[in-house]
Amino acid sequence: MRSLPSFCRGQVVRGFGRGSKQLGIPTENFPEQVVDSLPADVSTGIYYGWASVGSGAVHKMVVSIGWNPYYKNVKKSMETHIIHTFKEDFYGEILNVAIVGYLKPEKNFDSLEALISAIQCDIEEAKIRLDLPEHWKLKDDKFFQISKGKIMNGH
Ligand SMILES: Cc1cc2nc3c(=O)[nH]c(=O)nc-3n(C[C@H](O)[C@H](O)[C@H](O)COP(=O)(O)O)c2cc1C
Ligand SMILES: Nc1ncnc2c1ncn2[C@@H]1O[C@H](COP(=O)(O)OP(=O)(O)O)[C@@H](O)[C@H]1O
Ligand SMILES: [Mg+2]
Repeated sequence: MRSLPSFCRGQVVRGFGRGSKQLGIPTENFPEQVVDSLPADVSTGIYYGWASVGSGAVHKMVVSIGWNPYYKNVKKSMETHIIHTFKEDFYGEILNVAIVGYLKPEKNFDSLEALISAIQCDIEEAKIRLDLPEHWKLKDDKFFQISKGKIMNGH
């Protein structure tokens, strides 16, 4: 995928409330305009990368882009699960995302348990891949520095 790494920012909006309640895996949903402005060659599927909320710390993440075949969503969504435990929700805040690599296509599943265990495998795989030096270095990309207000002489 030529557009990777791909960087985007947007406000965290409400989804269907299924992530935390049904799956135990909360996902920050982006507004439609952010999803629609993804590069054309960033196809639907499951990706991994780095993310921060506002000017906060940069964490590993997994992101799902598509129609959630298990739930048969009508609207395409982009949902980021940050691999970190937060004390609060952050609806309305700005989420900064660096999509670094592609994992696999979205799938349908026979049960909720099967969907949950697939997502947990994706999370474990993402953690391993992000430790590779070429991915690890993107954690310190200037994209995240800008979100911390540290723009230095335009570099
Ligand atoms: C890493 C990851 C992988 C996912 N894989 C699938 C998938 O293969 N099929 C699917 O239907 N949904 C998949 N999802 C999306 C979940 O179904 C979705 O996050 C959930 O429905 C929560 O939606 P909500 O934010 O609207 O509450 C995945 C989500 C994540 C974070
Ligand atoms: N580790 C995390 N990753 C993503 N979102 C988190 C995390 N911890 C807390 N949240 C909060 O949970 C919300 C998502 O929960 P979710 O059940 O998917 O609801 P929604 O359907 O409204 O997106 C996020 O918008 C965010 O405010
Ligand atoms: Mg969500």
